Formats: sequence, structure tokens, C-alpha cells
Amino acid sequence: MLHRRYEPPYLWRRQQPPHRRTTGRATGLQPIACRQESTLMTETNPVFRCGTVAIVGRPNVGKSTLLNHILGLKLSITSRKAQTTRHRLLGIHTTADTQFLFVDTPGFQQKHINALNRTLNKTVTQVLTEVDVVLFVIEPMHLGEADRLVLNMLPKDRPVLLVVNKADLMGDKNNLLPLIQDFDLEFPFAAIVPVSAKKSLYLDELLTTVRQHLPEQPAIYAEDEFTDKNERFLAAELLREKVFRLLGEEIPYAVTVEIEQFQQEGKLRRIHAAIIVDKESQKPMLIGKNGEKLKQISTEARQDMEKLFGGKIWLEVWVKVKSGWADDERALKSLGY
Ligand SMILES: Nc1nc2c(ncn2[C@@H]2O[C@H](COP(=O)(O)OP(=O)(O)OP(=O)(O)O)[C@@H](O)[C@H]2O)c(=O)[nH]1
Repeated sequence: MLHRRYEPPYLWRRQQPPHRRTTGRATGLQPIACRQESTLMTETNPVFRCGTVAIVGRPNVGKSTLLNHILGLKLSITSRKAQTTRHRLLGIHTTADTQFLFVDTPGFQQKHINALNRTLNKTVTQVLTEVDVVLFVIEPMHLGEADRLVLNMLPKDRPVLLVVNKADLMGDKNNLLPLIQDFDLEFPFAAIVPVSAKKSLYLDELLTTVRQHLPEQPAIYAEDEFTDKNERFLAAELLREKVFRLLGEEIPYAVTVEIEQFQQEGKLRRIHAAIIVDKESQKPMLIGKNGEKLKQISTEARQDMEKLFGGKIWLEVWVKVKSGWADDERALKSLGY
């Protein structure tokens, strides 16, 4: 089982309770076409459910935003650019009767095929064979070519829920109904659930629907654990997010981050990080005039790290060139892909 792989080395403890979610009940938009009955936990029927849930979809549909808003904290990095997520990431969400083990995956894509993208795509296909439930995330429009690539990979031997994200962009929610009828013809989805990850809408409905498909078994992780990743990994991701958010279209895809040193001295964490680029010519864009761009990237990353880790951070960031890293299998391994 997938979760066995996620046994410690390092488990994370939640620093603060999840924020309150707005549910979609007031608007009356509910999960649609659920094909399986639920067995909810009641005082006479104390059933605990726990299982793994893959979040898959083409790049940029909002998979990481969905995970973060369910967890109530920023675990998975997000940006407007495709390929922000490059690792499989476990996000643990525990309630009174359920432990959801969400696996966020990189967006599946075939536009630029290099060793990095082959590795990212392999991660997605592998996760699909290992989980109890699959969430296939799309935007509220007709399925595009990139969505269909993922659709064709969906497993037929386990429940797949279609999550129509960004419902806030729809205006009139009734416009969704004809689309949902079309989607229903495409694949035997166990349910079709419209949500807005960014606005935290209908997430409770989504969780209730997912729960119905999880196996009855005790929790695997303690209630306050929310990921299997260590601080070193999360620090690298937060720094990479700033590169994705603060630089133009070209650069981010050629960038990765390596944490060279991570030391904790009391409450202070000292971090030495390298932003790795593909070519010498990319360095000046990252550093900016008088080092301003790099300063902005490090300041914003440090602020996010302080929020997530709950303590002071001393962060030093360098830019280094490792030419061809994204198409070099050995370099990818040493960089943690
Ligand atoms: N309007 C709106 N925007 C959203 C919603 N969910 C996510 N977004 C935006 O969509 C963009 C992509 O979100 P991500 O969560 O990074 O998407 P992803 O699917 O994880 O992307 P990859 O990492 O490339 O696979 C970001 O700019 C989000 O703010 C939503 O419910 N409504």
C-alpha cells in the first residue's frame, strides 16, 4: 500500500488548526451522480475510514490549491504557471471519523518532453495504481486535449471522482449542468463534484463524497500530522514557488532548488540554498539589477518559511549553473526527483 512508503523519517506536526471553511450548502450546489451509498459514523455505528486519495489532472487546474485549502495550510506550492508541482506530496487530513491521505501529483503533460517531464509523468501513472480513490480535477469547460490525456489513464478498477474546480468562475451555476451531463458520458465517474478550491467552496461536500469510497480501517497517522515531508524539502519548495511567481514565462522551467545546509539552533533555522539554472545567460534574470530580484525572491520565501515552520529563519540564497540538469537522469536523481 502507498501509505507504507510514507512511514516517517520525518513527520510534520500541524502548527495551527485548519481555518474555517465555507461550505456550499447555502447555494444548494451539491455533489451529483453519486453511485455508492455512504456508511456514516454515528454513535451506534462507529466506523472509521482511512485511505489514500490521488489528486490528478492537467497542469494548472488547481490541484495544489485544492489540497492546501482542504488542509487549511500552505503545504503544496502554487502559481499561475504549469508544472509548479514536481513531486508527489502527501497531505494528511484527519477528522472525527476519517483520515484522508491525499497525494498531490505533478500536472500530467506532454508538451515538452525531457527527462524531468518523463519523471513527473511516471509519478502520476504510478500513483494512479496505488491509491483507494482518484480525484480527476478539471476546469469548468469542455475537456481539452490535455485533460483527455489524463482521462485515458484513469483506472477502471477503483472509484474516480470528477472534481470540476474553479466553479467561482462560472457565474451562473446552472451553466454547469449540461457540462456535467457530457462528462458523465465520458467515463464511469463515481461522482461529479463542482468546487472552488481558491474560495474554499463545496469542500465539505467533496470530503463527504470521498469518504464514502475509503476503506474502513483505523487512522495510520496521528491526528496532528499533516505531511510526510521534512522541513528541508518544504523550504526548497517555498523558494521554488517564489521563482515561479516572480519571474517571467521562460525561466521557471529551467530552475530547481537545492538546500545545501539546514541547521537548527534553538528556534532559529539557518538555511543555505542554491537556485540552480540551466544556462549562464539565465543567471542575471534571477539576480536582477543590483540583486533586487534575488532579494525579493529570498525575502518572500523566508516570510513563508517563518509562517509554516513557526520560527525565525536566516536564509542565504545563491544562483548556480548546472547545464542541462532537466535532461540529465543522474542530475535529476541527485536533485531529489
Ligand atoms: N478562480 C479560481 N482560481 C483557482 C482556483 N483554484 C486554483 N486556482 C488558480 O489556478 C492556478 C493554478 O493553481 P495550482 O494549484 O498551482 O494548479 P496545479 O493543478 O497544482 O498546477 P501544476 O502544479 O502545474 O500541476 C493558480 O493561479 C490558482 O490560484 C479556483 O477555485 N478558482
